[in-house]
Amino acid sequence: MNGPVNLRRHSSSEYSSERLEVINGVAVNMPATIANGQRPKVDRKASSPMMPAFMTSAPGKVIVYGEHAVVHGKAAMAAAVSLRSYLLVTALSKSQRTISLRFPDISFSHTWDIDDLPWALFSKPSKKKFYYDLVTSLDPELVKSLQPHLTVISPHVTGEQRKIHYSAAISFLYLFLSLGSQSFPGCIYTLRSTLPIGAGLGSSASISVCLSSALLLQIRTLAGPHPDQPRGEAELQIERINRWAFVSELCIHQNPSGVDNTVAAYGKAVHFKRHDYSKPPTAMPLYRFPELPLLLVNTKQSRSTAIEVGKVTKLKRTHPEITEHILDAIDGVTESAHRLISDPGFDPENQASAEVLGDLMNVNHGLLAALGVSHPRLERIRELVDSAGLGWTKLTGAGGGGSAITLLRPNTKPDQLKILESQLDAEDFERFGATVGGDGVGVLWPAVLRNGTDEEGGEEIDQEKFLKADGREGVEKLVGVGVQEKREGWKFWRVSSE
Ligand SMILES: Nc1ncnc2c1ncn2[C@@H]1O[C@H](COP(=O)(O)OP(=O)(O)OP(=O)(O)O)[C@@H](O)[C@H]1O
Ligand SMILES: C[C@@](O)(CCO)CC(=O)[O-]
Repeated sequence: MNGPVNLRRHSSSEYSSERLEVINGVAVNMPATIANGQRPKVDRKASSPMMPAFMTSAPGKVIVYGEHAVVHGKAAMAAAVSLRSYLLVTALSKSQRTISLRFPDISFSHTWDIDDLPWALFSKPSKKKFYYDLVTSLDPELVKSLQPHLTVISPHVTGEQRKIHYSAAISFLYLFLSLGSQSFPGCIYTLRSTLPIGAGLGSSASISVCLSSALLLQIRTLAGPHPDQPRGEAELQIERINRWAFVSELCIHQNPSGVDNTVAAYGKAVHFKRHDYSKPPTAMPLYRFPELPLLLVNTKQSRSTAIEVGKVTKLKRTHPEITEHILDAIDGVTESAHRLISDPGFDPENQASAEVLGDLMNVNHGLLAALGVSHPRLERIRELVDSAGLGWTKLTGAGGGGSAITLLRPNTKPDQLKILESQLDAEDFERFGATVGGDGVGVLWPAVLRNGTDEEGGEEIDQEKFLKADGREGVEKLVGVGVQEKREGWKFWRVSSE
C-alpha cells in the first residue's frame, strides 16, 4: 500500500516553470514563476473560432463518518458515489453575446447579456482573483454587484424553489465573473444530474465541480486529463478545480467544510480535515477504502444543508461545552474507523471488523441525533433495518431528512434483503443501487460518445438529445460514466496509487 498522500498544499512556488497542455490540443505555456500573487504571462495560441461542445461530470458522495463535526474542524471520511451530474457546454456563434443556464432538474433557465454583467468590479486589481488563487470567503461587494442580475431570474417562482434557483445562479455567476472576462464567448450551460437534490448526497458539490472544471477548461488553464498524465500534474489540476468548486459551495451553503467538493473532484474516498478556514484543508486519499456493502436510502424529505449546518452552529453558541464534547466524540468515531480501514489486515467481509465499523456508525448516528439533525423518517429507516437485524444505519450528509446509509452484515441473505427492500418501498422510501469509490471529475471533449452504437464517428451529444434523455436512466444511458461498458471518450484526472 502506498502511504496516504496530502492532496493539497500547493504553494505558489509550485506553479513555477510549469508547462501545460490543454485538452483540445491548444498549447498553453506557463513559463514564469507566479511571483507575489501576480498572474503569470500566458502564451496562448490563437483559439479556433468555435469551441466544440464538451461535457464535464462529477460524482455525488456519501459521508461515511464525521458530517457536521467536519464543519467545526474535526475529521470526516467520505466516498464518491456512482450517481453523478453532467454539464454540457455549447458555444454560440460569435455574434451572440449571451450566457444561458438550462438546469431542467430544478426547472430553471435564464439568459444574461455578457456585456451587462459587472466585469469592471470583478476585474478591479483589488478584487481580481485568478485561477490559481485560494479563495476561502466570498467578497460581499462582489456578491452585492450580482444582486441585480439575480433578482430578474424566475420572476414567477417563490419560496424554497426560488432559493434553489438563486443559489444555482449565484454559484455560476460568481465563478463565471471571477474566472472569465468580458470577451468570453457566448455559451449555453445545460446541466442534468442523476443525484436527488437536497438529499445529503452532495448534489451541490457535484454541480460545483462540473461548473468549475468547465470554466477552467474554457479559459485554458487545465492540462489533460490524459491517461498517462503524471500523478503530480493530475493532482494539481484537480486541486485547481476543487478550489473553485469550494467557492461555488460557499455561494450555495455559506459555511461548507469543503469535504463534499473534495470527494466530488478527487473521487474514490478521502479522509478530510479543515482546521483553519484561511488555509487549504488536509485531504488524504483512502486507497484502501473497502468495497463496503452499503444500502443507500433517501427519506425523500428534502432540506437545505445550510439550514442544518446553522442548527449545529446555534447549538454550539447556546451550549458550547456540551456541543464541543459531541463534536470531539464524532471525531473519535471517524479516527477509529480510519485506523481500522487503514490496517493492512482489514477485511470488510470479516464479521468482527464489520461489527466494529457498524458500531461506529450507530454511535455516529446517535451523536448526530444529539446535535438535532436527525428526522423521524431517518429514525424509521433505522428501526426497519434494526428489527430485520441486517446491519447498522446512520444518516449521511446534513440530515434533517435527506438520506441514510446502512452497512449490511457480511452474511446478509438476498431474500432477507428483499423483504427489507419491499418494506422500504411500501413506506415510500427511495433506494439507490449506487456503488461507492468511483472516479472523480471527468471530461468528454468533444461531446461525442460511442455508446455501443455504430454511428460513424460516434454519437454526438447535443443539447436536444441531452435535454430529452428520459430521467435518471435516460441520462445514464446517453452519457453515463461508469454505467455501461462501452464508454469511450470520458477521461479523468487520476491520483490513485495503482
Ligand atoms: N441537478 C441540479 N441542477 C441545478 N442545481 C442543482 C442541482 N443539484 C443541486 N443543485 C443546487 O444545489 C442546491 C442543493 O444543495 P444542498 O446542499 O441543499 O443539497 P445537497 O448538496 O444535495 O445535500 P448535501 O450538501 O447534504 O450533500 C440546490 O439548491 C441547487 O441550487
Ligand atoms: C453537514 C456537512 O458536514 C456535510 C454535508 O454533506 C456540511 C459540510 O461539511 O459542508
